[in-house]
Amino acid sequence: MTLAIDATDLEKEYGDVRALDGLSLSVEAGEFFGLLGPNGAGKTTFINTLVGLVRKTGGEVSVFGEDVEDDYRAVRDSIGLAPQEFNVDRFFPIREVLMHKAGYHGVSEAERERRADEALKLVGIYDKRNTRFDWLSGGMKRRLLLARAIVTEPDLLILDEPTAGVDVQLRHDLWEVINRLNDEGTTILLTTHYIEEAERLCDRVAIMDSGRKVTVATPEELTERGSDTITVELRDPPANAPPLDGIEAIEGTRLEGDRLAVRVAGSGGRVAPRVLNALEDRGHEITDIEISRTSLEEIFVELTEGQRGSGDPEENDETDEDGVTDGTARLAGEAR
Ligand SMILES: Nc1ncnc2c1ncn2[C@@H]1O[C@H](COP(=O)(O)OP(=O)(O)OP(=O)(O)O)[C@@H](O)[C@H]1O
Repeated sequence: MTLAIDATDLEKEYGDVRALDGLSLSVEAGEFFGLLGPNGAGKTTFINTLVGLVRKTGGEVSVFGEDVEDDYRAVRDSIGLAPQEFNVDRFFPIREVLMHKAGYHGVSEAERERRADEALKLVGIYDKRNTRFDWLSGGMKRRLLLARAIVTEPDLLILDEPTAGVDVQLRHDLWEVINRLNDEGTTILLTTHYIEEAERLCDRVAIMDSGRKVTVATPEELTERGSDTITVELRDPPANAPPLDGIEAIEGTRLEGDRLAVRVAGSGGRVAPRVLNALEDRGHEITDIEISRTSLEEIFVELTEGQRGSGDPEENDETDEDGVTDGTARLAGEAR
């Protein structure tokens, strides 16, 4: 089966900065794939390499079997990109913005209007179709970026932090639209800093750091890699944490007052009965029990610890037909 994205040893250097440092990654057609990583990990550079905004300095990358540089036109027509920045012609009514975009990608004149209306309806701003971009609210602007990305009916939809700074309701609306598109067969590549978003939406996620892939896994597999903590409340707590020998999954115990915290590898639910039995066998009376799972967020931090990107990227003047800039102005230590 043709891969939607196939990158091998991809490299991008900006002077001394290795934004992509031998990145190999594949995304299957139809997949909902998440790209996570701290600021400066190389996510936007990777996306920009796919859409031809950035020229790689090494390695190979293809989209649906077409090389991103040799077959630039075909690749660009198969991708819909919703970038982080609002890079839209501000003075045109948004319906025209969409029709212009469709026209640029070869959609016939008759078809453009239908596509523009359909996209505006799908993202819920059809009633604003004659409004110019800079009169829209921030949330509507986000919706428009999505509409513009889908107006060409792309096979690969790339969303670079589509829900950054939007309210909860809009986030859920956008998730619904994106999910529907994926159900209908569109491959999705999503970058996000909201771990919950990745957990909810993605089939698989890649965690990137310093231009490299740290790991690729399903969100469930990632959370399985963490440790769970079983906290047991004891009626008459001993002076020291009781030994729980023989239960291999246990990584450590800590007694604080009447609460014994037992950290275990993998699923706390599976180990808890043995912990309780062992405690009862030793004569302890248990008054309460609680199991907490390491969150994907904690695992993410662990995997990328100590490598937080900062820095002061130079401006880059590469732009595409949408006027997309290389997307670096937001990098330096920006918290999201
Ligand atoms: N045009 C550029 N000129 C110089 N350096 C750049 C340029 N674009 C990106 N970089 C550098 O490349 C590295 C990767 O940046 P990139 O924007 O790809 O990261 P990111 O993972 O998308 O970050 P964020 O989560 O903040 O969007 C950073 O060190 C950044 O400073």
